[in-house]
Amino acid sequence: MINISNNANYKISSDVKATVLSEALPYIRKFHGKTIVIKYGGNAMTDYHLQRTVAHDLVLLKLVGLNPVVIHGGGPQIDAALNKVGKKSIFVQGMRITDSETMEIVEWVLGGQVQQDIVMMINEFGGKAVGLTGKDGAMIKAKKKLIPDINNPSELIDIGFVGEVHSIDPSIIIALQDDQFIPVISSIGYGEDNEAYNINADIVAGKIAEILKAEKLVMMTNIPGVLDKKGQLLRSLSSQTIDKLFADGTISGGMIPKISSSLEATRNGVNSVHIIDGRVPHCLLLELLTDQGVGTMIY
Ligand SMILES: Nc1ncnc2c1ncn2[C@@H]1O[C@H](COP(=O)(O)OP(=O)(O)O)[C@@H](O)[C@H]1O
Ligand SMILES: CC(=O)N[C@@H](CCC(=O)OP(=O)(O)O)C(=O)O
Repeated sequence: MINISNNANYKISSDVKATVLSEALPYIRKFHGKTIVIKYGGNAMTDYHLQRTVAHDLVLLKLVGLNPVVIHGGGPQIDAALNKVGKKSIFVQGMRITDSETMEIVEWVLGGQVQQDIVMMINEFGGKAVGLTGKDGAMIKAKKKLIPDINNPSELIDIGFVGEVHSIDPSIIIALQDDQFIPVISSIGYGEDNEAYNINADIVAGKIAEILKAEKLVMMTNIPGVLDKKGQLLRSLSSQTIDKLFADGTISGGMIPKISSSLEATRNGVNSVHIIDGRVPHCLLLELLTDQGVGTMIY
């Protein structure tokens, strides 16, 4: 196994480079024509140079015959926009309380700057990216998500325009994939009366991976993977272990929707789910095209 450090300035010799390149061949063959859903979390997007390596790697994956579909978040970017207008960000079990003014800002951030930056970087590297929200092509139909009250589980809490996925029409994604485009999708859905819903991007990524029967779902975040109580990386997690980690509070906050969606995706036909550290340069290539896994695998 090749040890590539978490440092953008690492130097590698030419024989190591050749080994890495030749290692890629069986993976390219295995994943050729397969859909890979990539959840690009807002916390993994904060460094400009890293964002460029992600865009570069997406273009490379597409060129060697894989079908990447990007679902992006933007939690920290929404926090910053809310902060500018004097609004606080409050989360309940990893979900943002979303009143109508917050919803407007969520749409403005996710469907605007965050998405356009990803699209333009992919295009810059010679790819053809198309930005969409769940409203485009009537893709993501949402319904209101009610959250169980931890202190009183029979009670459900209403946290505003927060949605769960009611149904997904993947036809626009499939049409774009067939035309060599890379879809870049934000986690906004539309409701019964066309009202917009804010959906956690992990949930959308899991559901899209299920409906597309993706080979893999890769969740890029800002942590090496799922950690135990001592901060040690858990390389692989089965559903039984996950139940324990939920019960003893090891999994909390933003990791809750990530793990729940990952688990559901594996139960519904997605071959494997990986939670990886988006701060590692070229983490997508390492995860998909080399023997070196870079995070936690859920099975
Ligand atoms: N057991 C755990 N292992 C790793 N991270 C955890 C765990 N429990 C909670 N977390 C938190 O979940 C965060 C990742 O979720 P989130 O902030 O929503 O990321 P993203 O924006 O990438 O979706 C981590 O930065 C960490 O603070
Ligand atoms: C309901 C809810 O919490 N929605 C998320 C949507 C963005 C998201 O999921 O972004 P990350 O992937 O960067 O966390 C939010 O408002 O922050």
